Amino acid sequence: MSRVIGVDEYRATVTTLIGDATAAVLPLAACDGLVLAGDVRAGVSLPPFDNSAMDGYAVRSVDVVGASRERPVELPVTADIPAGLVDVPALLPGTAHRIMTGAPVPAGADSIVMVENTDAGSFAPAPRDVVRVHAPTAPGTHLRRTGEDVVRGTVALAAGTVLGPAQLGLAAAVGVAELRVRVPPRVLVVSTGSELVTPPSELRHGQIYESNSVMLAAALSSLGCRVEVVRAVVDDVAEFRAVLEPKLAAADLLITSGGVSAGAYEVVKDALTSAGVTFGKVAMQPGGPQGCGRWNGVPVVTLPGNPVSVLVSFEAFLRPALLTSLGHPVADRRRVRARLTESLSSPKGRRQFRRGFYRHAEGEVTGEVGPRGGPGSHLLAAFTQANCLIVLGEDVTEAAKGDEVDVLLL
Ligand SMILES: Nc1nc2c(c(=O)[nH]1)N[C@H]1C(S)=C(S)[C@@H](COP(=O)(O)OP(=O)(O)OC[C@H]3O[C@@H](n4cnc5c(N)ncnc54)[C@H](O)[C@@H]3O)O[C@H]1N2
Ligand code: MOO
Repeated sequence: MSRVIGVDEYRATVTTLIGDATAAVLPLAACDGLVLAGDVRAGVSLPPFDNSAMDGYAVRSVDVVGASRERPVELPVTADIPAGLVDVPALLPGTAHRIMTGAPVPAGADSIVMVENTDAGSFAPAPRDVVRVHAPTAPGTHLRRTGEDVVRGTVALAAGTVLGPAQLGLAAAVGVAELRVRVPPRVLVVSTGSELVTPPSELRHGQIYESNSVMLAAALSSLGCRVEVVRAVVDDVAEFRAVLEPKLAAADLLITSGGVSAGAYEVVKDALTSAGVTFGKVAMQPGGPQGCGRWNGVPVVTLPGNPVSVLVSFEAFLRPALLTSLGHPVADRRRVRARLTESLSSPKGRRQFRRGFYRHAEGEVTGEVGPRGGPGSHLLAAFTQANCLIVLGEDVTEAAKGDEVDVLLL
């Protein structure tokens, strides 16, 4: 990576490096947000049996023809069917069964009269012997038919489906307890820099509190990754290797921050160049100095140390690469066009990602966007007020107030 590499090319390189996540079978509770790796066929229909959609009475519609409040039809109640009853007696002509929502419809009944259309009011603790029906009912009323939702043997969830609450609910409903999914990688996150300290240590002049690993861990966790963090490795190559090499075996991906640019103490660069990691510049701002490759076979992505560079790098290529690896059909943030509320400048030949705030008023065709903070990659507080990244292309050096620009919604 000696030349300056384009953002899209680098994103493709990192995507290839990370590769496809392996598939494994996990319990439903561990599958939220993951992508299904194989079709799920329904072992049962949904509903599995004809059942009542209402609390009321199962009847034959011909037995209640012409029923009204003034001229109720009286039927003997010959059975009580709560939900969960498995041996349901058949309904004989001229009778009714009291039935609850979700309970199996007895053979012989063709509809349900809801309790509100009878004299039973709110149900008495014990079923009455006789019910007065106040309204007629058409065949099929308040019946939920077998297979109306899912037919047994068909694909209930297709491979590639992103599993959220509804999808996991359906899997549970067809009797599945575990799913084959792409498993998020175990990521080792490492911050480097002899200036880094963590609370409760007091800062001495020249020191700063470490923040990159906290951001990366949060960003990675939101994709389902299992994260191990090493918060502050000093700028010493031997120490870097000694701390991290033993941990590699348990990692699918190593992400470092800091120590990759042109200084005299670039620990990551110095430790990993000989291991086969390539360092260079990506045509973006912030996030220019980058590196990637493998260390002992484990994919490594080395980010620059500035906090905003870390988070922008995550958005520009790590997040898309990981989403692709996990099989997500869409790896990109939603992109919209918006009018700039103030003019911006951008370095020639670099894709600039500015932190911005996007608004879109009801009925407007294009929303508007304004920057939050300057281009400096140390301005983390401004990032906390942003809801988007403003993207100024490699060929843009000036964008005027009122110009339309690309915006990535975070
Ligand atoms: N001569 C050059 N100098 C620099 C160049 C360059 O091209 N030529 N690039 C600049 C750019 S752009 C960036 S970005 C940085 C990247 O440098 P490093 O990856 O080596 O990062 P460090 O020097 O270690 O740190 C940069 C900055 O970020 C702070 N930092 C680092 N880690 C953390 C952390 N975990 N939590 C909070 N803050 C952190 C660190 O203290 C530095 O202030 O290089 C420029 N220089
Ligand atoms: O590329 Mo550096 O990340 O601009 O500050």
